Amino acid sequence: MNSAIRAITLTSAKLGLQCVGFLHGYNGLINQEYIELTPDCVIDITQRGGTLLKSARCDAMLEDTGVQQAANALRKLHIDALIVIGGDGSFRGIHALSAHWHGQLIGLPGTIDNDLAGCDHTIGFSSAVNTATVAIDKIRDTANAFERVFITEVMGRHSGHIAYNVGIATGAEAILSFENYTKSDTAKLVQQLQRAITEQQHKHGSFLIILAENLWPGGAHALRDALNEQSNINCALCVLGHIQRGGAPSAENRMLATELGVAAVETVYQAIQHDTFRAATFMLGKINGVLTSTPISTVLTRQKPVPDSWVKRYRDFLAEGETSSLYTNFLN
Ligand SMILES: Nc1ncnc2c1ncn2[C@@H]1O[C@H](COP(=O)(O)OP(=O)(O)O)[C@@H](O)[C@H]1O
Ligand SMILES: O=P(O)(O)OC[C@H]1O[C@](O)(COP(=O)(O)O)[C@@H](O)[C@@H]1O
Repeated sequence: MNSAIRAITLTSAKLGLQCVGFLHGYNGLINQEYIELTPDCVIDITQRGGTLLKSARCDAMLEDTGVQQAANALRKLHIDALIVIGGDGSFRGIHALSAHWHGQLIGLPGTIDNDLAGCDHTIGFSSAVNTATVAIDKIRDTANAFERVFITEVMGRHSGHIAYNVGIATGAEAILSFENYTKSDTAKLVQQLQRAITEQQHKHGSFLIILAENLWPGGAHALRDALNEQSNINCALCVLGHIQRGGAPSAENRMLATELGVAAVETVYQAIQHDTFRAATFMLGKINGVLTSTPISTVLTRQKPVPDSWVKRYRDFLAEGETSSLYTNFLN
């Protein structure tokens, strides 16, 4: 986030555009709580997690009166363009605003979940994957030393991008995610997992299961307890939680955020320069390395599942030994 704010601020200053940053998400817009963003404000922030501007949910935006207040604030402050960094909720906010305000509304994809169409990767995703990967590598050491089974629950809300990337990057013995799991026969899947664990532990002791949050009925604890019902299994659970949303952003994310931030301001500037400035509501993202503009309405209606190629590669080639029968019998 900070890399994007820095890029937007520096580019605006160079192009002679005045730039302000609203604090606490849409709350700052509705309450007209903002700071002037000048190059001095963004010194030394690109390497920091979190955001200089703070972030918050804003229930008022869910009501039409709140959206109208936000639109009035934009008019009162003579804003020409609003750049919103966020996920699908934030973009629903943009979409609602476009009915009441006719400036340029530009979304930059920012969520660890990577679940937005119109881009290959979202700002935050690679940082979260790196953080989780480093953590799970450490869990592997303990799991190996104690010949233990671990479930690690990762974030993603209702998508498995983090689960798949982390599962493959750490060489996990099993990935349980939305893309391969159907809630058809939980008890049989547990039995199969128990068999796979027993077989795998003869080979090298540890067995790592990466579990997508919000997937398992009853939660990750329920899966751990079910596995532990077999007496020779000693399964521990680690819910990585919010550590995935913090820490120094990856270099890849800093570059992506910077590129999108510069592009957003350049887009506004070009429209002003060429007298083509008109109401618009779109998201900037990168698809196959190419900067791409996608209408927000399209972003909100399309899905971006984990690429099928990765689901298949994992199932067909990377799941080892008895674990692969999980995929033959129960998982897609
Ligand atoms: N349908 C909506 N209409 C207007 N604003 C919305 C809508 N949905 C979400 N928002 C606004 O966007 C904010 C962020 O949404 P949220 O889903 O929490 O995060 P994200 O942007 O990461 O998906 C919400 O707190 C709310 O202010
Ligand atoms: O702490 P909260 O508000 O429950 O949010 C947790 C959720 O936010 C997420 O971390 C996504 O957050 P971002 O979209 O802000 O990156 C999900 O993966 C998770 O389900």
